[in-house]
Amino acid sequence: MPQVAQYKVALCQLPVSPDKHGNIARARARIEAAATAGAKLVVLPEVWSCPYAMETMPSYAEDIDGGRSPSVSMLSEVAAASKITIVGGSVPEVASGQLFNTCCVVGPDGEIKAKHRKLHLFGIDIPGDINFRESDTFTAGQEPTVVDTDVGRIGIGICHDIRFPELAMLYRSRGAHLICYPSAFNMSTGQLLWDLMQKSRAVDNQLFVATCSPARDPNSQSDFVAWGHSSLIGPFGEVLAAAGHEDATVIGEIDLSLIRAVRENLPLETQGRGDLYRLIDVQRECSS
Ligand SMILES: NC(=O)CC(=O)C(=O)O
Repeated sequence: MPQVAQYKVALCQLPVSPDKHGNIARARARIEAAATAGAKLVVLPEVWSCPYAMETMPSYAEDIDGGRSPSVSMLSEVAAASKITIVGGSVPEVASGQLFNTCCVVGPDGEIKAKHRKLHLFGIDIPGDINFRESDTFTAGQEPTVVDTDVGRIGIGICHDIRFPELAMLYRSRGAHLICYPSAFNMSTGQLLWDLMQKSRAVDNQLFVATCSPARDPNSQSDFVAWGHSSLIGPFGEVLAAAGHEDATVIGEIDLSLIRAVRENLPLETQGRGDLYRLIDVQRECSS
């Protein structure tokens, strides 16, 4: 059970530049400010310590397991000093000669509690608009991630992972209260799909969803410009906090008792037709 049932969560929608040390220093300052403002959980964007550009990604990669990750070291230091939990966005991780898009969850003792490697690599080709393939650079992760923290049980996905409802259903079936999706959502589908998908994952599973994007850089020279609009959504689809597209930290309140209330008011779990359709948790099935 979480130690706190009601708490503030901060979404740090950070600007990102090619200067890794500058990005890390900025993120540290913003996490400290969020903790001072009362946040017990801080969420960072997907790929916040370097540009989200596949061609330069390898040069920014960090060896997390080998203890050579300035980004994750900073997260550990600041989590321990501020006594908070951090869902540390993602950083390009190098391991066994492969590159992963990896999110570390760090606890108030500064320890890494979970490491999620992006499961669904983003690939899109809309002729004349956007063509992007993460799989040219990254290797996909193999493990869904649910982690028990001081602020409840959290499922982790990274951006494109949000498009796959089965993953969110699996997290709900494993008891998650909140799903955090560090993201860098694109401009081409942001307007139509971003809000919709966050609310869908929250409402279908009657839990909280938090997303965190980099701030949009309208002058970016890169092929990829982030949509922004980091948000915290409640289990009835209510918007509890939302950023625009600019540099901002937004803080929202999570009240875990809302989950029970919504599930009692609208008991989807007992109304489902398990005789007609069913979610299969492949890992659990294979290990039982
Ligand atoms: N970063 C991503 O995975 C991008 C994505 O999913 C998108 O639709 O944009």
